[in-house]
Amino acid sequence: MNHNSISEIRDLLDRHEIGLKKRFGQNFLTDSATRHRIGSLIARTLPTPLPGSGEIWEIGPGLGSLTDELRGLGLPIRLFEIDRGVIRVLRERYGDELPIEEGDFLDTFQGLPAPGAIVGNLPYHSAGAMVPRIVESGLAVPVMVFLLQSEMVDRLVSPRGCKTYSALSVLVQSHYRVERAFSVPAGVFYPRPQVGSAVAVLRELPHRPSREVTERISLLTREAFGQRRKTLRNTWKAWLPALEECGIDPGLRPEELPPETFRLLAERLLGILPESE
Ligand SMILES: C[S@@+](CC[C@H](N)C(=O)[O-])C[C@H]1O[C@@H](n2cnc3c(N)ncnc32)[C@H](O)[C@@H]1O
Repeated sequence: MNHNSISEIRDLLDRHEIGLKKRFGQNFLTDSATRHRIGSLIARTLPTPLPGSGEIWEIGPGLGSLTDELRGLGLPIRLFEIDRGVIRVLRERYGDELPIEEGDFLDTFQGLPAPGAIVGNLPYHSAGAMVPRIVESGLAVPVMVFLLQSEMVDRLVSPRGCKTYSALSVLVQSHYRVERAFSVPAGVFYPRPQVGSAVAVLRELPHRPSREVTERISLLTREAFGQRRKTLRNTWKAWLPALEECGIDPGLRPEELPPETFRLLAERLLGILPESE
């Protein structure tokens, strides 16, 4: 299929009686240069051999524009798609060649073995839930490459001290080195989104926190950034002795703490001592 042709996309949607659904963030990529750019970025970023199950997971394949790029890599691919009509199209196009997990990714990925990589042009409404859920699940995924709303990429890469530094920045940066690869203009999508987009690459850090520590980091960041103008002394009244033990100034605000300090505090609260002790 010609993914660049809006009339071909419309015909396909009509033939399968698929109405585009805003709630599923359906903005299809209609520019081959952008698809190749993302495809070659993924190819360059994947570790070889691909660890974990050796699969690449694609979230939200839609009509398969990025999937067709991924197939060129010659690696096993697993698709996660929620829209029943779109799933019919994918089955017609790929038959049994590519397994499809049908339903909401937030449910369907649970319990599967960790893949070698997760990629996708993510639905913008749900991406803010999907990325933290993957991190919190404890799945050790070495590489993730996502096309996202530009504003979400700003939060993912944000250094401390910026107004974009958030609970999401801390959680993700505790596990991944995050890089903004390139921006993607609204004109390469059908329908055209209201916002700018960008591609983010997430590479897993060595010594990622355990699942238990990750849960505690999430909790701490939600508390702290839920009232980001308050000092730590006021937000974490119950943890003042732990703050002191970790050498954290309680007069600071959460956006002044780097991800490592949230991790240190989480570990201290769980009774995990630093390796040097
Ligand atoms: C931005 S479109 C990307 C489509 C295609 N990959 C492309 O680039 O042209 C997002 C896709 O994610 C699917 N989707 C939305 N919410 C989802 C969810 N919770 N779980 C799985 N797929 C979802 C949509 O149906 C849609 O196909």
